[in-house]
Amino acid sequence: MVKLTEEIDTVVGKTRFLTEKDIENLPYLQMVVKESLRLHPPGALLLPHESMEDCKIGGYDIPSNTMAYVNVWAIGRDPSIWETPQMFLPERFEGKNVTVYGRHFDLLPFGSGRRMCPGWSLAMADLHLLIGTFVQAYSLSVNSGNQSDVLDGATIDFSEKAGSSISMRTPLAVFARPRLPLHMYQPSS
Ligand code: HEM
Repeated sequence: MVKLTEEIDTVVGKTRFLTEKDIENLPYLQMVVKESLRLHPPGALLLPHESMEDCKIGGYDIPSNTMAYVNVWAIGRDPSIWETPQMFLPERFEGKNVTVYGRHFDLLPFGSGRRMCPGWSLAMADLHLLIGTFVQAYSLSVNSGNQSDVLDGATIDFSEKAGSSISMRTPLAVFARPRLPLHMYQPSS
């Protein structure tokens, strides 16, 4: 959180809100979004896919008309792919050209191929803007003190609840304090 806040303060400053144009200049924010989608993909399973003909995948014979479920949640936590997979570590993407757009099969939050999520670019713009603006605009803490402590993982339950989409088992409750000039929080007329 500290590193992300520093990046946004340096690149965007504190006198205007982050916009979509800033995203390309915020590499750490981009890594935070990728790491979030690796560890907490909103959907654990892709939509069911069916093989149209006999094929071989990873050494396994797949007959035609087989329904396949791809567990992207498990792929994102596979220790044979990711070092210390349980840790939230955006730096793991540093210098790596790994994208979430269906070309790298280790990271498939939007699926891949013809039936991949058609909303991925809207979703990615939203995720960067929402996370970036929230971090830029507020100091977060789990208690009412002034210290920004929300990254202290020991105090937050990050376990998940399965469903058609994944959510936090214990809803996150934090104190959010403005960290920008107060007039910026007024609705613009
Ligand atoms: C973080 C946000 C999102 C995630 C992680 C996500 C993920 C996915 C995944 C995994 C699939 C199935 C792909 C497959 O089985 O290969 C899918 C399908 C789909 N998504 Fe998204 N999605 C997101 C946001 C959106 C948005 C914003 C829209 C629309 C504006 C959207 C519209 C759709 C539609 C229509 C399909 C069905 C496509 C088809 O079956 O051909 N999604 N999405």
